[in-house]
Amino acid sequence: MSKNLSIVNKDLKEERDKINFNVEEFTNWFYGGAEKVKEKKYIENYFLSDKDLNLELDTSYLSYKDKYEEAVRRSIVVYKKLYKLHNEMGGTHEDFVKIMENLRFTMGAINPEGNPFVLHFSMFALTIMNMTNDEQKAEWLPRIFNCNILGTYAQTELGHGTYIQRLETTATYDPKTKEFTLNSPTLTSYKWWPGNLGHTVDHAIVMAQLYSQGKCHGIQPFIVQLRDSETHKPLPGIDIGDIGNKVGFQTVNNGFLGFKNVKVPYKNMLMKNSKLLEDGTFIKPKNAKLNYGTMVIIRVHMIIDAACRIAKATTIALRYSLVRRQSPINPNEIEPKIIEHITQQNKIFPGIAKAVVFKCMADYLTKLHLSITQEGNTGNLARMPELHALSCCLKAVCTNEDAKTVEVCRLSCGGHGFLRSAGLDDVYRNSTAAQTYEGENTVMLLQAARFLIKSFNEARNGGSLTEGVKYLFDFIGRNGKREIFDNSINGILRAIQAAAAGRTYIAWKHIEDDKRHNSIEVATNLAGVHLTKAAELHGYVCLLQVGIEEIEKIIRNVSPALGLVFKNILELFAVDLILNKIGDVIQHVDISNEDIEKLEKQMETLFKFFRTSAIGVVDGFDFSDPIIDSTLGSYDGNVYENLINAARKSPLNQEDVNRTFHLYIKPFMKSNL
Ligand SMILES: CC(C)(COP(=O)(O)OP(=O)(O)OC[C@H]1O[C@@H](n2cnc3c(N)ncnc32)[C@H](O)[C@@H]1OP(=O)(O)O)[C@@H](O)C(=O)NCCC(=O)NCCSC(=O)/C=C/CCCCCCCCCCCCC(=O)O
Ligand SMILES: Cc1cc2nc3c(=O)[nH]c(=O)nc-3n(C[C@H](O)[C@H](O)[C@H](O)COP(=O)(O)OP(=O)(O)OC[C@H]3O[C@@H](n4cnc5c(N)ncnc54)[C@H](O)[C@@H]3O)c2cc1C
Repeated sequence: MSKNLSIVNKDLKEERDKINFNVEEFTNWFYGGAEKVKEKKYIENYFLSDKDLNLELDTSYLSYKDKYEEAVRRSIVVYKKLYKLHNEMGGTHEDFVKIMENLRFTMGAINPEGNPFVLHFSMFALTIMNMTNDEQKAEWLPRIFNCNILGTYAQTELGHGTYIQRLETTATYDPKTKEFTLNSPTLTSYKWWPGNLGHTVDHAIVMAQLYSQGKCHGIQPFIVQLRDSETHKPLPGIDIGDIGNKVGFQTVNNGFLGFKNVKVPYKNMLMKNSKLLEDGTFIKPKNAKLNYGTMVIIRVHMIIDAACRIAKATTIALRYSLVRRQSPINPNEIEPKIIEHITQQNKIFPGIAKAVVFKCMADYLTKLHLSITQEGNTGNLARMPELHALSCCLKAVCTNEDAKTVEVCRLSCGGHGFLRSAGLDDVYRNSTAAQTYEGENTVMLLQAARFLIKSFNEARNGGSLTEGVKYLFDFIGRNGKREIFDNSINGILRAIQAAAAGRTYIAWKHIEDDKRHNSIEVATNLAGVHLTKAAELHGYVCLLQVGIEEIEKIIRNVSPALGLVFKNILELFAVDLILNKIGDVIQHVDISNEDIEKLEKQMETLFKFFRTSAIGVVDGFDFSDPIIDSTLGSYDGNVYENLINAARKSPLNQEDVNRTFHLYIKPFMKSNL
């Protein structure tokens, strides 16, 4: 960690002196090994130490246009260095991935309101890598990696983001000219939202309805040039621009795009999955949803982003809570660190546990994605629906928790948490954006619920179930009897499983009852609230189950002292979860008032133990000061000095008297109204 060289606040030092495990060992786990931590630090420092970035400039005070221009300038500094570093490292694809992985959060420090090139290196490159045939790869990939072209992923339209089957952009094939003609037949067919589209990129993957031989063949991806390579002027027939100010992501340059008779060559339809012969014959893919693959990859990546945002927010909230003193607990004693107020522990400690469990889930899901993708490459697509359901479910549950936790962290910092310099606003804006992009969270939960209902039917009919939903058998096997609660980690898991299965049953029954008077689709819509609750509970089952399995493995491989911290974290996650879901649990589990009181007491005991480890864990997340970028969360804990120094940098404080005094205020005051 690049620690601030200033003297550490004595309250924070006192906390660190009491840490009873090896923080570095935790950091090594969080980043996947000592070598990876070394790489991370090297890459972080390599970029952040560059004076050309001019990180002293607080871009939050700039205008919308200036922010964008500065973000582009900084990004180019970074990407030039990236290529230099890549060459120095050996220039392999693995080296590139390594740098990109480490750059994710470093880029957040450089462009706090978003990266105007993020889609080029993520969805655009990934789609070309995964949805093209060999010829197309050879044509496009070198140009993408050399940044000779810059691209984005243009799917969402003004009228449709969720229901992508009804996208309206058309691509009509003419076998005589061997060209597609792209059109936006209505206002609602305009592409709307794609990141980096407005003024940055010159190419896009465009999702459009393919028409050939007089028939529509559904949405297909096309690579389309949008702007001239020399002048960057929009090409003929392209209507393009920025969509304007947003809640966050101000420098991501989200754009709109309309087509009027834009010609695209035959070779630009991505042909790995669906194929179109030159004569216009359409050949269906093995599974129509293969064209949705990029979204699945990004949803998987979003779990680690959520874990890291929570880690960052809890680092800020905890460090601040260990130096801020307020409100004596005993009237005659000195004011305690605010963390001594148990409610403050309740705000922050479960969040830290979530960051750790989400990280376990991210690792698990990344491995699962890899293995299911490898199966897919051999033509076996059997597990695609399982991966789709799981990635939708966890994308929704983790980003919802993320936004909630970051907001609780802001509240836990009181008034100072509301300052931009506290560093929580950008984290929150990114969290809340993630609830919507890559599939709106309710819609994602409903997709997961489809899988749950199918699995429930399968279980009722004595069929086979995938590992993650086998608990549905237990529910059916109990034949209406309630699960008996036992207060162990596995007992809590069984209780959450019973709640998830019970809610799935309620949703299933709701649909079955309604089906008598309505179509299955209407009946499913009417059961929507139950379905989303079932999917959400299923997401928690997955998190706890994977958390238990992964943390048991970790405990076997780390020192006993760190093992105890992991055990504590897992229990914190589990007890917090069951207490938050107690209403659902009571419905399906035989749990008494005494059991609940015991759980509440257990939470207090867990807090007591975690009180000494917490600072070690957040230090172990290893966010350097430039990455944390917070007056309240810096390593040295000198929050008051940081706050006044940041305030002094306000543009309004660069002069004693602002001109509005003479222009407006003084005449107003002298006017006697
Ligand atoms: C899934 C839909 C909702 C529905 O699809 P549809 O075609 O209509 O299907 P249905 O007829 O309903 O049938 C559903 C059946 O299809 C199966 N299915 C669906 N999808 C898949 C799939 N992918 N794989 C397998 N099977 C699938 C499903 O199981 C059903 O089967 P069955 O009938 O039950 O058997 C779909 O329409 C959909 O997905 N909608 C959502 C649209 C969406 O997600 N759009 C995304 C647009 S792109 C976007 O949003 C990009 C955002 C920008 C991202 C920027 C990322 C970078 C940020 C990085 C920041 C990191 C730094 C961190 C720093 C910090 O944060 O601080
Ligand atoms: C910051 C940001 C970045 C983005 N970047 C990109 C990008 O790079 N490329 C791109 O193509 N797109 C991008 N998007 C678009 C994004 O993917 C969509 O906004 C998202 O998928 C939601 O779709 P929608 O806007 O149509 O919402 P809607 O579907 O209109 O949602 C509105 C409401 O309707 C509800 N609803 C809709 N359908 C259903 C249903 N079937 N059942 C129950 N409720 C339903 C939703 O739950 C929600 O409450 C971005 C969006 C944001 C916010």
